[in-house]
Amino acid sequence: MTDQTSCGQRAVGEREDAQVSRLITWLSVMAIAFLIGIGAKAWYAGHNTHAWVLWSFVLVVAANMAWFAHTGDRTAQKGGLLLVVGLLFTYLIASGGESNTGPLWFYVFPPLLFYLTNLKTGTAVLLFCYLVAVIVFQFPGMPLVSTEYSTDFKIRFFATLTFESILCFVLEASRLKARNELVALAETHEHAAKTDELTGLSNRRDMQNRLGAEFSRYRRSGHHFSIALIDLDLFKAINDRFGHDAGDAVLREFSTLMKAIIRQTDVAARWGGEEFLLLLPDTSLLQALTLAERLRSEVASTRFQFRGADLPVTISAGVCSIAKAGSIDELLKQVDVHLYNAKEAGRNRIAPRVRSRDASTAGTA
Ligand SMILES: Nc1nc2c(ncn2[C@@H]2O[C@H](COP(=O)(O)OP(=O)(O)OP(=O)(O)O)[C@@H](O)[C@H]2O)c(=O)[nH]1
Repeated sequence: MTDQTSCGQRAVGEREDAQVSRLITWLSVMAIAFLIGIGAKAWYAGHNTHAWVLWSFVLVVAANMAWFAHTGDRTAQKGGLLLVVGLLFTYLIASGGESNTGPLWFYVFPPLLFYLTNLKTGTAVLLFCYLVAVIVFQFPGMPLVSTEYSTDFKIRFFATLTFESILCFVLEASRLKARNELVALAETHEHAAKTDELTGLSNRRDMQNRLGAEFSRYRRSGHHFSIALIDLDLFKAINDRFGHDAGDAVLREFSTLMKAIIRQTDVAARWGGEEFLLLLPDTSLLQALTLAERLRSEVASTRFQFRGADLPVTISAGVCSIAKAGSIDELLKQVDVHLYNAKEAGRNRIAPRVRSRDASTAGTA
């Protein structure tokens, strides 16, 4: 579950990063259009220096876009835009913009900042900007500061900006909380849709998908794989004699034992009722038979108990390699036939019988 969870979160994170990146591109285009327009207005109003400063910001925004198009570096794209916006707003506060309305653009910053960064970074950057604004407001005679604001304006500016910042913080915090809850919920559902509730193994549907994926890999790269269809012997008798709970306990204990024996890359699924399917990537028929035999002998020698009673548990299994089948359907049909043969031969055995020396130690059918 942990692996699947982190996988899911990575996928969501990747999607969100791509979305934010697209938004930044659109914002950059909008910023360029606004800067050109407002610059032109300033030019016609006779504020030539102001116009040139705004137009030079156009070049910086465009350069940031070009850099992103060249490198694809989303962190640099985001950092670049925030830096440009921060510098632009500092300039607008220090210069007053047109008719001392420059600081009004600052209201764009808090929502943008919280959305593009996180709550901590956003708050830190905002506090820094506040500090810059306080210095500019308090020391109008400083170099590069070419305007002065009335006390009323300063008080209202800070009061409204603080209100907006707190609101943005709260909204972004609840957006993030809802988003995290939604991601967790989606992951729980995804996990449940792939997992057998009783044993915690993959369920039939998940295994079918994995078989399809493994078959594609085999067709692409020639990597062989094998499967083993395992059935608990005379399981009905266990249910009948010891009760359904005992049967459930056996299914769980067998699953745990199987998981301990197979490799991490192998997949175990509950195929249905008391039937299990093992998918063994990069495994030959002989290796698969050896594994199945190991599992059979481990089960036969394990003491399964339920409420003090010993339960007679053994397994039979059919094994097949993709090298002997042309499709997943054929593979499943063949493995089913082998399982049937193992049962017919007296149960507690593996089929097909292998006569090689490697497998002669195995109690095969
Ligand atoms: N306790 C329990 N029993 C289950 C579950 N799923 C299926 N079964 C039982 O498994 C039994 C399977 O019985 P059969 O198909 O006759 O097979 P068997 O008794 O194992 O006999 P062979 O397969 O021929 O060795 C049935 O009684 C089902 O009710 C489950 O989730 N829990």
